[in-house]
Amino acid sequence: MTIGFIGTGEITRAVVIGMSTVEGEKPTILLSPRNEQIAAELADRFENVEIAGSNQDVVDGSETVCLALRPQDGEAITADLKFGTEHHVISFMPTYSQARLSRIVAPATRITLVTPLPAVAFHGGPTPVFPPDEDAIEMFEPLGTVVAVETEAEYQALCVATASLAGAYAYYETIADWLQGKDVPADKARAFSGAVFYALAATARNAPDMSFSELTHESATRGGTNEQVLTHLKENQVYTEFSKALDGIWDRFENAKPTSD
Ligand SMILES: NC(=O)C1=CN([C@@H]2O[C@H](COP(=O)(O)OP(=O)(O)OC[C@H]3O[C@@H](n4cnc5c(N)ncnc54)[C@H](OP(=O)(O)O)[C@@H]3O)[C@@H](O)[C@H]2O)C=CC1
Ligand SMILES: O=C(O)[C@@H]1CCC=N1
Repeated sequence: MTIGFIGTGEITRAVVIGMSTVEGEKPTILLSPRNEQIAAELADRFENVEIAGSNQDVVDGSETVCLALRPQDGEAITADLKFGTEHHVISFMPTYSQARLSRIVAPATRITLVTPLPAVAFHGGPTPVFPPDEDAIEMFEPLGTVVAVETEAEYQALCVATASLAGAYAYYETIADWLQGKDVPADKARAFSGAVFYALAATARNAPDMSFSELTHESATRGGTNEQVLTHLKENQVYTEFSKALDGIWDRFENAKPTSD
C-alpha cells in the first residue's frame, strides 16, 4: 500500500519517521515536494520514502492520501486536486469536518479525521481517529495509542484539547526563564524545568485512577508554596481563561462547518 502526504511539514515529518521506524514491513510513502528540505531529508533517510513531482502525482500514486496542510491553505490547495472514488483521504487538519472535506475531495467518500501528535515519531503519540476506520487504526496503532471515537463531536472535543500543547510548553518555558532571571544557567534551567515536567507526567501516568483534581490537591501542601502559587493563578483567572481559550477553538470548528447542504 502507498500512503501519500500532501504537505510535508512538521507533523508529516513526525508521522513518516514513526511509520518508517516500526518493526517489520514499512509502508511505501509518497511525499509532496513541499517543504523541499523536509521531503529531501526524509527521502534520504528512509528507503520506503519517495518524493512525487507534484501534489497531483501524490494523489495519483497513492491509495491513501493524508492531508497535512495548514488550515488556512488546506481548502484551496486540496480543491485543485483530482481525487477518485477509490481514494481513502485522511485529514490531519483541525476545523475540517467530514462534511467540509467531502465537498473538497469528491468523488472520494472515504474520509477519516486524525490528529497525530509529534510524539508519533518515537511511537509515543496518542492519536484521535474518527470514524474508527480499520485501516486508519492499523496505520496509527504502531505509532503510540489510537483513541478511536464513534462521533464527530467527541473527535472535535479531543482535537480541541490538542490545541493546548504550545501553551503547556510555554508554562515550562516560564519556569526556565524565571530561573535564568535568578542567574541559574540556561542549560540547567531548561533541564530542571524539563525534569519537573517529566516527573509530573510520570506521576500522573503511574496513578491512572487519580483525577487531576486529586493530584493537584496532593501537590498543594496546606500552607506550602504550591498552594500559594495555585491560589494566585486561580485568583487571577488563569485556568478560567485557559478554558475560555479552548471554547474559542471549539467555536472555530463550529464556524468552519458548511452552512447548508
Ligand atoms: N504540528 C502538529 O503537532 C500537528 C499539526 N496538525 C495539523 O496538520 C497540518 C500541518 O501542520 P504542520 O505540519 O505543523 O504545519 P507545517 O507548517 O510544518 O507544514 C505545512 C506544510 O505544507 C506545505 N505547503 C504549503 N503550501 C503547499 C502546497 N501548495 N502544496 C504542498 N504543500 C504545501 C508547507 O511547505 P512550506 O514549508 O514550503 O511552506 C509546509 O511544509 C495543520 O493543519 C496542523 O494544524 C495536526 C496534528 C498535530
Ligand atoms: O496547532 C495545530 O494546529 C495542531 C493541531 C493539533 C496539534 N497541533
